Amino acid sequence: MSRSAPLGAPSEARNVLAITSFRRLWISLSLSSLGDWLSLLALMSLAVIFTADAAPLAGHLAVAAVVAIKLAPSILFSPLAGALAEKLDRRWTMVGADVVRGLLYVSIPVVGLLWPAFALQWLFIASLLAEVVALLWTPAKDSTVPSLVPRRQLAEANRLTLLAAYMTAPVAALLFAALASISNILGALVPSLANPEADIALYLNGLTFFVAAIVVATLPIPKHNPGLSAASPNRDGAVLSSVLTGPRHVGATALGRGLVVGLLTAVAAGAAVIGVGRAHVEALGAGNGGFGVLFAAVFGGVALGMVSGPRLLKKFSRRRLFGLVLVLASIALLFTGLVWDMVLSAVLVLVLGFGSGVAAGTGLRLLGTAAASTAGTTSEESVHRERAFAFVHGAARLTFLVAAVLAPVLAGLAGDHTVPIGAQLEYDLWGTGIVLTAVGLVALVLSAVAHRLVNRDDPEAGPGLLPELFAALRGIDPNADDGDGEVRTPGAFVVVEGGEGAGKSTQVRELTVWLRDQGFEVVGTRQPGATKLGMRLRGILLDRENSHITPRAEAMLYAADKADHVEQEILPALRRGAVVISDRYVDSTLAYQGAGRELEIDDLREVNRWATQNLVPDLTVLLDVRPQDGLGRLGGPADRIESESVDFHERVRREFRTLADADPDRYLVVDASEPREKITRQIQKRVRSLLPDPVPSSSEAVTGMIPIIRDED
Ligand SMILES: Nc1ncnc2c1ncn2[C@@H]1O[C@H](COP(=O)(O)OP(=O)(O)OP(=O)(O)O)[C@@H](O)[C@H]1O
Ligand SMILES: Cc1cn([C@H]2C[C@H](O)[C@@H](COP(=O)(O)O)O2)c(=O)[nH]c1=O
Repeated sequence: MSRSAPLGAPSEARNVLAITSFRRLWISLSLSSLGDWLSLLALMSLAVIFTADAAPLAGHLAVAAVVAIKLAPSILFSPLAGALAEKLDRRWTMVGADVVRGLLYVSIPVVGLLWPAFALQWLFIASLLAEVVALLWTPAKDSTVPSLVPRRQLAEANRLTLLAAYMTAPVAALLFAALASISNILGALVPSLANPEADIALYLNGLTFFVAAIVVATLPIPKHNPGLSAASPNRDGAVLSSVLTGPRHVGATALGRGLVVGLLTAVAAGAAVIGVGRAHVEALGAGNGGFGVLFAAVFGGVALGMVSGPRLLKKFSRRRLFGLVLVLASIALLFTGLVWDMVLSAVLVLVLGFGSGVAAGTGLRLLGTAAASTAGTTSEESVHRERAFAFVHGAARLTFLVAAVLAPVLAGLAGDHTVPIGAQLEYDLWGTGIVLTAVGLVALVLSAVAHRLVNRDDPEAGPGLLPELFAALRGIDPNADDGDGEVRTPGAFVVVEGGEGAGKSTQVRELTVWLRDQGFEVVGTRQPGATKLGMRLRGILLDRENSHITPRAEAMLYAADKADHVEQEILPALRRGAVVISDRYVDSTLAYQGAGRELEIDDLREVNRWATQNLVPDLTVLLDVRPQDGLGRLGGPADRIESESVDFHERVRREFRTLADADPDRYLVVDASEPREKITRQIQKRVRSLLPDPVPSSSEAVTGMIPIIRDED
């Protein structure tokens, strides 16, 4: 009998986790990732401990070597390993790799105990061998997931797998800190543990690999490998080539260049902390426990930033937010190098992580838009987006590697200094502190550059940065119209217009379902009659008994419906970031009451501008059909407006077309006599290009951070 999925998981995730074999694989992957992060912390700590008696530079170099060994092989050799793994049986590749890695990690403390003089060398050799084995394990694992879940749930399954890989980092760091805090007890209980918390972390890591091996051995993984690279593009395989070919997909616009500079700055800042963190906390007198806390602060801050970013200062420009949080993160890093206090350092690093996380979440969303703007056609758009994401992901990994390796080397070269301040006071300037402050300064400059680039051509720039920020802090929409301008919101407003029976409701329905399927929040609505008041007004307006309603009164009743609808339903949804699709809007008034009833169009515009708070659609889809054809499609008795003359409906049709011709950028005119499906495709194509950052599932496969964003949408 299948156990139920974990409680509390979002429903899509719950459905995937309800698949027993995937759930088992996922739990074992989460355990392995937890163990892997624990081992990184343990290895960096041991590198410092094993070189404690050598020159300070040796300790820094040892840490740099551990980082290089952990990160470089997958970046450099994955394409080769991917090709080899394709020829092997997936199940036994994974089982074998897990067992070998488990043994290698367990051997590190054992060798340290038996042959202390050989401990550091073995640490390097064993970790390198473990990473080489991981090169085979990763593509085997990537191609196993598609054979355990149905195709339609693959994107969610990949997202969960990536979440397991990254979200276990702060958990592992806290576990390591907890182990360090009881290291005395552990040492007393098991005297053979030379470095209790690091040794236990490595034994635990070994254990997680053995458990994973048992789980994988019992999974129903088909022996045949259905096109490893096609089923699951090897995320590591293309790192170098994506970095080389990617810039043209994002570098064409200032926005794209600024995003790349900013995102890589955030990565480098976090990597510098990881690289010098262990030695830095030693100087702060905090040891392994402090390192665990610092590590948890970086990754926990990033996760927090990515999750809460979309909700942060919702009324503030995303481009400005991107630059602002980068500056905040840089300043936090700059001060991390200057303070002597562990608690303060942890708080500053948390701020750094948070700022980087918000920048990453916001930046990756904007990146989709930047990449799409360099494309000529809709099909090119998705290619550009994919390549842009692959480029940023690859460049981020390289940047992390270089920064995390260089930072300890530079700290060793800079050395520790004591600066006299006056006669009595001295200021300790450690190599690690110098590096953190220097990286913080460089990051500050780069953040300013990124901010300038990203905001250079912002078509939606509101008032000045500070007025906008203060307004957003007070919860006021700085872009809300109080005069002539149009209202701007984070959501998208699409209107479907046309004569009677043109197929508006049909297309609104299709579009709503289609966008929801892609994870957008969509509000499908109509005029008149979406609100309580609107329903009553609709009853009055369409009732054939009410033939006495004068044209002006009719126009005002429709305007009242719009005022209520916009205020109560449309604007709140748009402010939440939803896509609102309305069956009819102001153009219907201009066409029916303006051309149909022959009222002054400019007067109607003015009244409706006021009634709708000047909310203008981002796109109006006009379904153009001959009145006879449209009316002929309708069943049932004609209502008060439908029963107007053909001449009336002809004038309405002409006015709709005149409105569309006057502003072609904001309109899509579709021949509504075409088959439904064809119309639907035309609308989808246009609407897709309008919406922000449609993260393609293939981009999720190359962007370990995106699942967090998607989950919070
Ligand atoms: N492209 C099409 N070709 C033929 N029939 C269609 C097409 N699109 C919709 N229809 C049909 O025409 C009828 C009216 O469609 P629908 O209710 O979507 O139109 P509408 O524009 O919303 O109408 P109304 O003006 O009454 O609001 C329905 O029976 C629908 O199935
Ligand atoms: C919004 C709006 C609508 N009308 C007319 C157009 C239609 O005849 C009805 C609405 O009913 P349907 O279900 O969309 O066919 O009202 C109008 O005259 N002015 C308007 O602003």
